Amino acid sequence: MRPEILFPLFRPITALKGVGPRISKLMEKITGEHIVDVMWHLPTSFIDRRFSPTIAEAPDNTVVTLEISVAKHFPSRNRRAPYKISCFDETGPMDLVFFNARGDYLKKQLPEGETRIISGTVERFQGILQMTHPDRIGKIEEKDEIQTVDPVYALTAGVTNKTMGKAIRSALDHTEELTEWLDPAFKKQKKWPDWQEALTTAHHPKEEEDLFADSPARERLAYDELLANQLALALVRRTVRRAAGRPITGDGKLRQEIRNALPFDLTDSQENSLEEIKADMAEPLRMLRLLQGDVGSGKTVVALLTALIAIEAGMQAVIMAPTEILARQHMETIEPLLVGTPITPVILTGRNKGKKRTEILERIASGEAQLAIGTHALFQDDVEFANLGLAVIDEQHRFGVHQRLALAGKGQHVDVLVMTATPIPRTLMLTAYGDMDVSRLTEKPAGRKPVDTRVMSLSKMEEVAQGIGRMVSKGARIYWVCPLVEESDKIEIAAAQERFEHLQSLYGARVGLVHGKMKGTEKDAVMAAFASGEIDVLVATTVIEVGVNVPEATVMIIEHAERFGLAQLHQLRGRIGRGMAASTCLLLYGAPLSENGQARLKIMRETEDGFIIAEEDLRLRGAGEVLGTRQSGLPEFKLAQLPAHEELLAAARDDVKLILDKDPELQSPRGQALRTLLYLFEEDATVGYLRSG
Ligand SMILES: Nc1ncnc2c1ncn2[C@@H]1O[C@H](COP(=O)(O)OP(=O)(O)OP(=O)(O)O)[C@@H](O)[C@H]1O
Repeated sequence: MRPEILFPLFRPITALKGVGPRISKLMEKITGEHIVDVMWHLPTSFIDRRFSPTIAEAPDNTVVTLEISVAKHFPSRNRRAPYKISCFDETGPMDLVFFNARGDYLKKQLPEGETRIISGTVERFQGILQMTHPDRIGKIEEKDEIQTVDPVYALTAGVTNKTMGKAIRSALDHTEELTEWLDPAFKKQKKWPDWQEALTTAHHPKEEEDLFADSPARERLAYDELLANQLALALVRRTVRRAAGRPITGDGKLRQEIRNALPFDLTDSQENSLEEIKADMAEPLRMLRLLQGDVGSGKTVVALLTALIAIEAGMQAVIMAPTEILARQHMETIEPLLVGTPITPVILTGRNKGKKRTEILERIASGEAQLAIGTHALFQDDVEFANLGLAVIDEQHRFGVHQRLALAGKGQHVDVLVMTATPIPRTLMLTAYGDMDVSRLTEKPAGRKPVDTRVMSLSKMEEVAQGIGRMVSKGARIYWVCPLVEESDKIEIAAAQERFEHLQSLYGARVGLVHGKMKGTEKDAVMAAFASGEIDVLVATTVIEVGVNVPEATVMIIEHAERFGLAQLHQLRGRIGRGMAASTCLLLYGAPLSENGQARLKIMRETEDGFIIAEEDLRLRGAGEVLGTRQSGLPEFKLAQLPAHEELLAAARDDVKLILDKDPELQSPRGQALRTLLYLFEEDATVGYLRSG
């Protein structure tokens, strides 16, 4: 249970000043729903109101705080004309200008004959100093309050900076002094403030430097967050590893049979990865290994051979894919390979209902099905295994840490192999997986030719549409990817439908369409038709992004390529260049491309190495956006900024190692403080993995 001292921080934001039910709904969207979330919402810039010149000295286009006497009000003559108030000080006159103003309100705020403090941006208009809509107006005694530095926050429609600032100030009143969780020597060496002070300082930037990622306050807070992240991952990992495993070794016969049936030799990386996996499984500990392989590097075969190790040892194995299409594709690849062996695989997805589902569940529960392939339907409570030994989880980044544990919990001693095609930069890898054992497929199968990637304006679309005719008549198979429309699935699908109809008018029945809102069976039928060559042109939304394998496809056209993330483009392009034939990818961009957009498409043209692309993506966009963090299941940080805080991440990882070596159950005073830290960053579940948690 969360320590009492943190209760105030986890109250809903409606407890804050100025945050009613309406504002809280709006604010929640960017901050989160708890007071602590609002505290994490750090300013992005500030307005310095400390400069207080005379009217004559005030420079154009600057923010100033002035002491003025109000001379006379000139109400607007019509709705479009402004309301003006003439003012002065001992150095000269100035005008205050208001549009759509309420005269009675202004008369109260700025009564004629009185002295007032105003703050805002000034400019000269026909020689007269002028301030349009002062940001602040107050009495002389309020000068100190006005003449300060205002933090500026990221906002959302309906929430002003003033409201946000007030809510945050009120949130900061809820902070308590918490027992320090940082190592005192480390903290001293870094010259970092206490937690509470760091928060206060971070919200009161006075100079440009205070906003930098390397300011002491921001570094400290980022480190806290990264430390919580690394500690939580280490606890998850330890829990999984600790659960007694079983040594799993097979006689290798089935594996040999399948290898003989394969039309190719394994690459060295595939061989090495299998050796590493075999060694892990043979140990009495549980395996928790990540198999990382770039697009098209041949992970599926490794998954199958890994499953066979468990099956040879008389156990069951599951291979879990993130989508229905991929689960079916795995089944279609694997089933024919198993013909002639005693293994009967079953497939279980969300589509199996009623009697059919019951039948499949029975076969899994009895152990008759040695291999189950499926989607997260395999997670469900009523799925019971006779003797599950291994779970291979494909495209893991779509599942969260906790889901991963749920599957591992299906069998007491299940070994877990996680497969990811997303070349996650090392930095992000650490935040998502911590120190997980990793095998890498570093090479592509022999004989693959590089994809010829070209960048072209969307204005050439019609020529492209006509041009593919020649390719189609030569038997090429083509993916046509329609633009990503973030705001609306509907528009996205409508665009795909339109493109489909257009291409169909050119090439008739050889064109197919697949999108996310289609029924599963319809999707399968279209994919199967494309795989078999019944159709040659497949118009698609990004549903084909991950994992789809049609080695005969050699051409890909991507509309509005600039709207996609680099990692996503890489995934998409990875659908071609999977066989021996040469492939071409056309990236069509909508004009005009920003500088950043140009740089990104250039990278796509220059390299096919997913790791380089991912690193560049991280550099150009920042961690939050790489892979579209939200859907990817990678952690989203509120305070830490990657790659700026990369070194802190490494330090946090090392720190966690030392901490858990010395105090594995977090019992010492520092250990107790670290538990608080875990709660603070809502890693409540992982505290449960501690003895007396
Ligand atoms: N050693 C190999 N030699 C030749 N071809 C191979 C080899 N290993 C796998 N392949 C073939 O390469 C293609 C891609 O393999 P697979 O579908 O497993 O890729 P993947 O790693 O899952 O990639 P992605 O993440 O892009 O889906 C398949 O057609 C597969 O049969």
